Amino acid sequence: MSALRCVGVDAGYAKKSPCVRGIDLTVQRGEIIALLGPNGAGKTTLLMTLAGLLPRLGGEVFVDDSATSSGNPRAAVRAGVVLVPDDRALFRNLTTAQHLKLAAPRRKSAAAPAIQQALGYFPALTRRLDVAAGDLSGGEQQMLAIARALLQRPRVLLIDELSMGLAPIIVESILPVLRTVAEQDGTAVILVEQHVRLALAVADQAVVLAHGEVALTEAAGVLAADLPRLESAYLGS
Ligand SMILES: Nc1ncnc2c1ncn2[C@@H]1O[C@H](COP(=O)(O)OP(=O)(O)OP(=O)(O)O)[C@@H](O)[C@H]1O
Repeated sequence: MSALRCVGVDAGYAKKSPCVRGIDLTVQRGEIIALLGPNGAGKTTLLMTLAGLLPRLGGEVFVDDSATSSGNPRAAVRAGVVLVPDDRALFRNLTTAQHLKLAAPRRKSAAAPAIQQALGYFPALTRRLDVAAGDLSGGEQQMLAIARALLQRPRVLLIDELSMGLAPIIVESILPVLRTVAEQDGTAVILVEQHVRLALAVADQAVVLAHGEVALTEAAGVLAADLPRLESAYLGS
């Protein structure tokens, strides 16, 4: 059973002219897909559509083989699809601890262990619990955004531009957490990442979008060893 399957998905901002067209994409439990492609290819649009933040303009999306509704972010979260957006969507004035508490299970007995588990992935946050999100470093903000997403126990974790504004060394420290989460919890991950080399190193598969269509689907390791092929996929050829 796949964690998430897109069949012929069209997405965009105007029904008559979808900027993302006919996307077929499958991610298995415990698998990481690097969603690559040039600026404007439609990566963010596709992730927002999968998260229900944009209405689907065509096609079907299945989570654990169940069809999902279109344009319904609450239903997407209930189905287990959780997005970490590129701006991280943190509340500047809320502390790290408050963010985690808000995302944790309501039941007190479940909340504390869940928060401890999330902090276990990002120990650096344990020293920053009382700091407002707006005062965290960029890397800490990204850790908090991912920790908050993990507290929602995603079946499918969508991460847009993980490295936005971060030094590669920080990105390299965060990416292994995704591998751990995928392996330990069976979480499926779709990762949009501009640092292609880093993305291919952590991913199982790569899907390249160009001009709103899938230009290439390939095992990440194979593509990492054949960057000219990746380049021509970026050009949509
Ligand atoms: N709110 C919007 N309204 C109309 N068109 C939009 C909107 N947001 C993005 N687009 C257009 O949709 C297309 C796909 O953009 P999208 O941001 O999904 O690409 P991307 O692959 O994520 O690019 P980047 O890597 O630059 O973030 C582009 O042509 C873009 O101009």
